Amino acid sequence: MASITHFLQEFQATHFATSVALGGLSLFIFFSFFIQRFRSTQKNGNSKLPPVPVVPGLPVIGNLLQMKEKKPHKTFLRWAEIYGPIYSIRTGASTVVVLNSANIAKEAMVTRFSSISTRNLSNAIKHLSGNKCMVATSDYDEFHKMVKRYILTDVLGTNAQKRHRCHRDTMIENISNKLHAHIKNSPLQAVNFKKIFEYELFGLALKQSLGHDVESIYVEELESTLSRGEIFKVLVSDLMEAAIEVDWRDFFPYLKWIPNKNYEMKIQRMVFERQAVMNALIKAQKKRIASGEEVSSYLTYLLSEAKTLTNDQITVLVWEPIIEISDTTMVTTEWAMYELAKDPNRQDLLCKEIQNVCGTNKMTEEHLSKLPYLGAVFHETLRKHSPTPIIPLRHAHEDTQLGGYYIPAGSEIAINIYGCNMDKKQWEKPEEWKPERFLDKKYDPMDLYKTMSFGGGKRVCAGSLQASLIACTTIGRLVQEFEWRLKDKEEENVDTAGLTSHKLHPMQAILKQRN
Ligand code: HEM
Repeated sequence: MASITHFLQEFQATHFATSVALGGLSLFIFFSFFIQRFRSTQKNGNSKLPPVPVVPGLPVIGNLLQMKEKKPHKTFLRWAEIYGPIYSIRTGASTVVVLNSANIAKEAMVTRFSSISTRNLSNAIKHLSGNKCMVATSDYDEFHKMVKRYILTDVLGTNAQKRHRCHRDTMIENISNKLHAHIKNSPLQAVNFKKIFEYELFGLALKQSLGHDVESIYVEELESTLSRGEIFKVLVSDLMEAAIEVDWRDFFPYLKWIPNKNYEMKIQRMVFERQAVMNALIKAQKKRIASGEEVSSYLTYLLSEAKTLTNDQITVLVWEPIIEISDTTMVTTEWAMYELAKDPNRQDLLCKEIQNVCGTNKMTEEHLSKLPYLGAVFHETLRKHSPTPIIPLRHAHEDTQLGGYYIPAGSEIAINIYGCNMDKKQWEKPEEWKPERFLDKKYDPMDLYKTMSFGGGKRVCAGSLQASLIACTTIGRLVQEFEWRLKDKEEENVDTAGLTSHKLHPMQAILKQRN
């Protein structure tokens, strides 16, 4: 949905061409549209609850033209100011109910979950996730419960995170060493923090999932040796981009018989390359296992425990934490460092807190529970820069209700996390980054879910513990060791891009070593 402009250009061209070629198609579209409208009015007539407020749009395409801006979460928040925290829009053939307040979002995720527990995936995500084979994209069924148990047991749960502690410690040391080396070699030059952090985070993800980090690998199906940068591109960045590729048929399922060749070939190529690289990495890990080398990894665990899974399912499941770890945690940590580099007073407050607790010792995960201001920095960053601004659409498979309104079966539900986190009724001056708001007594310092950023209910983020351990320890150590200042004009670079809230322009900061 994010690249609506791209979609609209494509839609206009394609729609025009098909209308001419197929003569009565437009009539058919209008006919289906009115039938759909008629049906929903009929159903709603049976309910005592009022229908949700509707954002007016155009026939057939609904509100698509009003979402030209590439950030639907911001458009949704603007509409919430006019139509209230819950309203409906039309994206082509679908009715999407948009939720912008924490209370109604929680009602959808917890109280009414049994009616809204499935997902209608976009064509791109359906292909990329091996048809709902990932934990995050599967419907809430037996398969989901099984694979969620696997990922929590071996990768993301409390015990698994204790086992993976050594990888996180190595990661922090590497980042710190690289930054010290940067200051030594080019003290006046700004550092691209994202580049260093992303590299190390990807290494950690590979170790947890496949036992080893790699510098390069020969990929048989591609007949070439891929560098680490190329592996990252195939496994993470290309696929994050592909996830927001718009197939106009997503909006008009009754037109799915019309081919969209370019789109299909692009997605198929990406899925093929991902499979090829994963095959090479899996083969290398199996070789290490066969040689008796003791390398624990998620792959090793799935091969021995998950006997009912196919090889293709195992590949997607092992790839899942790689892409999830490499992205949202990076986004959160970079925005936190940006905010601290921009705000020397708050950076100072954090540094003093760390000095008081750690003295001359390096800050580690053991100190986290004694550092409330650091926790507040993390939560305020999650709030203001919600890494997943909109939760992938859920689907009401039966009539239900939300916020006192009637929700007919078949509605898509968009939970606008950004809207919840910027809700003026809940947060004073939500546009300001003020960690102090989380020092209020009403918050339990150890509660990871102070904002809506990790979702909630049965589908709450499985990686919230890992994300908080990595982000908090990295932010704390980097403020303990360095003084951060934004490069000139960097303050204005607040634009985001992509499915998650990536900083469009990676932060450029000048560092000074602290004594
Ligand atoms: C700051 C970082 C992160 C944020 C803000 C975040 C956000 C979210 C959100 C909002 C959901 C709920 C989606 C829904 O309700 O449909 C989710 C689910 C999930 N997240 Fe995260 N996430 C983060 C880090 C991670 C990490 C590091 C992993 C590691 C693999 C991870 C793995 C998952 C999984 C497996 C699910 C699916 C859970 C389920 O469907 O039962 N996340 N995440």
